Amino acid sequence: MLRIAVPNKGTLSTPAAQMLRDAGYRQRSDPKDLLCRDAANGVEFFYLRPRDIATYVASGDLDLGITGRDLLVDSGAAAHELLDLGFGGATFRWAAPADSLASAEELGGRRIATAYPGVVERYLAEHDLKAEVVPLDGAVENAVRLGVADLIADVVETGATLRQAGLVTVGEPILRSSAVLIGRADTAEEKRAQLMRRLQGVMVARSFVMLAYDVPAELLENATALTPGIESPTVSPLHREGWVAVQAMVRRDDVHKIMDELYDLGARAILVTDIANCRL
Ligand SMILES: Nc1ncnc2c1ncn2[C@@H]1O[C@H](COP(=O)(O)OP(=O)(O)OP(=O)(O)O)[C@@H](O)[C@H]1O
Ligand SMILES: O=P(O)(O)OC[C@H]1O[C@H](OP(=O)(O)OP(=O)(O)O)[C@H](O)[C@@H]1O
Ligand SMILES: [Mg+2]
Repeated sequence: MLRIAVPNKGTLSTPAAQMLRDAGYRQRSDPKDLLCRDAANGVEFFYLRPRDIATYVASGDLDLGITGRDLLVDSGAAAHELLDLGFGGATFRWAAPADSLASAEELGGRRIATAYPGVVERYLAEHDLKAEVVPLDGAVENAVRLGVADLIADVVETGATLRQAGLVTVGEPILRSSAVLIGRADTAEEKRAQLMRRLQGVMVARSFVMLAYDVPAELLENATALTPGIESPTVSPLHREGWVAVQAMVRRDDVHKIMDELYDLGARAILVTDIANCRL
């Protein structure tokens, strides 16, 4: 059985379980369950703190895991990123009271509060800076006003928590994180192949839609230039003389603009449908 770690709580937990469900795997029905066996697919899911997942994967006790890139880096564990899963996006950044720090080059000698000491220590070492790291468990934004630190390094998604705490970001993001599938360098290819193909299928299905339309045959070249599809668009005859039907996958983000352009060109009966899943 393939043994896979999934976040049991926190920001990544629900979207990770949903992605696995969309990929055809059984998931726990009770959020307190710590194990779910999917016998039909030969997989066991272990629900763990996302912060601990890289440790279990690196040790070989679990084959694969879903966690955040920032948590993987912070752990220092010998696990590798196999696939960016396209959810749980956030930046990891320095933040300080306005006007207290002009750039990250001024970090030296300061007190830095963070729940990610591994990421911060690594940055300091790489940039040849010496600073005091104040490790905290959470609510790190409070550390500056409470006087235990001069600045923080923390996850920033919307920036609302920073603003409330009267902090502003300093410099460029330390790293850009998102949920990732992790494994070991020696995880057998055949063990990861099915899961990775299925997860990639879910990601493609989420970012593309299927577009179908009818168009006069003489406009086909112009129309398919707008909708080239992945391999090539499907073109079928229509009962109506001189018209053809076209089907092609298009990026979800572009679909409205493409529909406008197709309509202006002379295409009609333009229909968009969601793709539930796919293998390309
Ligand atoms: N708005 C966000 N807040 C916190 N973590 C986020 C956010 N958006 C994405 N993430 C990612 O989620 C992971 C952190 O998850 P974790 O469960 O450890 O903390 P959490 O979601 O803040 O939950 P909690 O603090 O309730 O334990 C990191 O990879 C982080 O980059
Ligand atoms: O940029 P934002 O959209 O405001 O999100 C980022 C904030 O959300 C998380 O805090 P969480 O609520 O998980 O509390 P914690 O610090 O105790 O983990 C994270 O640690 C930041 O504080
Ligand atoms: Mg948190």
